[in-house]
Amino acid sequence: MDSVADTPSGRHFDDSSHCLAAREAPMHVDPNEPKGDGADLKRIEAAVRVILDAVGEDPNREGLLETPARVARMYAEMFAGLKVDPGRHLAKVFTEDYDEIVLVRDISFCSMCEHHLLPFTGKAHIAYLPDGKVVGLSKLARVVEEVARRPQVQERMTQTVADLIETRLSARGVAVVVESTHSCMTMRGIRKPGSLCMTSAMRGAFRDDPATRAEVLGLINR
Ligand SMILES: Nc1nc2c(ncn2[C@@H]2O[C@H](COP(=O)(O)OP(=O)(O)OP(=O)(O)O)[C@@H](O)[C@H]2O)c(=O)[nH]1
Ligand SMILES: [Zn+2]
Repeated sequence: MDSVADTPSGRHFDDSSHCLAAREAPMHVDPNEPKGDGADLKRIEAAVRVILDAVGEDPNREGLLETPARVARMYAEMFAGLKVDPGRHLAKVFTEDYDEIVLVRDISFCSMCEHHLLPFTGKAHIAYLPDGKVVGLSKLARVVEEVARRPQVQERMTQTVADLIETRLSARGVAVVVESTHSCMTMRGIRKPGSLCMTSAMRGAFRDDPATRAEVLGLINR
């Protein structure tokens, strides 16, 4: 499973050798220009200009002049999760005498399919069985929000969230269910609007005990 410091995506992002735009357009460094949260905005801009040109557009026409910079900021925002450790939100746990299911349902997210760089959007449902330690409910949503902001497949996103919660909370069980619509399946290619992709990652008691698994799935589907 990916660790934050060593994701395949992270390595890809750090590798400039494949970037045509970087070779063609060496960039000046202006300390006053907005930082891209680890993304190289100027190289993205140059790449977007190349794409516009390659599809037959004129990157210098008025309406497109600011587009490369906008797109660069957009990618920096969409991929901000590459450079952070989403598990840090689970560092502040507190002791609570509660050992039943904790479920936060319907956490909306927007991620990017790594195959087409198109969004997949939907909801994540997270449940865990505490082992004496609970975490602030919003922190589960924060983890989803940050893990989502990477180029990835839905399966990996689902497992990454489950692994973080299992390890950081020492939970007796973790269930993560993700449902989403993939733009690459709705607006292009096979073009099936309304198709829904569902993935789940079950750990501990949710994987091993059918009754516990059925209970959490019942709560999620209610
Ligand atoms: N398993 C999985 N597949 C995904 C996800 N996002 C996109 N895909 C799929 O990735 C596949 C890429 O297939 P390719 O044949 O390499 O690319 P393509 O020719 O653009 O495929 P089509 O979408 O069928 O036109 C497609 O089947 C997508 O539906 C995801 O999160 N998980
Ligand atoms: Zn796709």
